[in-house]
Amino acid sequence: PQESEVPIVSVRANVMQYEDSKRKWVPVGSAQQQGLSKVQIYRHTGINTFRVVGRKIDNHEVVINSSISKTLHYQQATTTFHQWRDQRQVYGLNFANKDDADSFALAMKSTLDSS
Ligand SMILES: CC(=O)N[C@@H](Cc1ccccc1Cl)C(=O)N1CCC[C@]12C=C[C@@H]1CC[C@@H](C(=O)N3CC[C@@H]4C=C[C@H]5CC[C@H](C(=O)O)N5C(=O)[C@H]43)N1C2=O
Repeated sequence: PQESEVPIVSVRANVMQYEDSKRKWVPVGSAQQQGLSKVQIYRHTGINTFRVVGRKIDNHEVVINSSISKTLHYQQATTTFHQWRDQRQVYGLNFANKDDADSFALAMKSTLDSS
């Protein structure tokens, strides 16, 4: 069967990473203006795996490409700022609005339930 990746959610957020050394969140990507990215969760139809992919709206730069493992801890720190960590780093999503935050969290939850 045709194996492909399909997006299960698409939202807008400012993608951030926590810099342990500086103990602060830094936006990911080169162009600093506005900083909004299109963030999607892709499902690989063949092997049922998931990953978060984010691209800057202005220059399509990939700012996040992280596999979702079933042991991932997803924290909704505020209504519009959610975060999680993997072996290497901590990611933060500063959503453009509450609706985007809610739909992303719902998709992430269904991903974790189905992993
Ligand atoms: C044990 C652990 O890793 N805990 C994590 C959160 C977490 C819990 C459970 C599962 C996964 C995660 Cl990432 C944690 O507390 N972290 C991860 C790195 C940064 C932080 C550790 C300490 C600081 C204290 C304040 C909080 C934080 O960073 N916040 C809270 C929500 C707030 C919202 C937005 C971002 C945007 C910029 C602003 C700021 O840093 O000025 N900011 C914050 O200050 C965010 N912090 C964190 O989120």
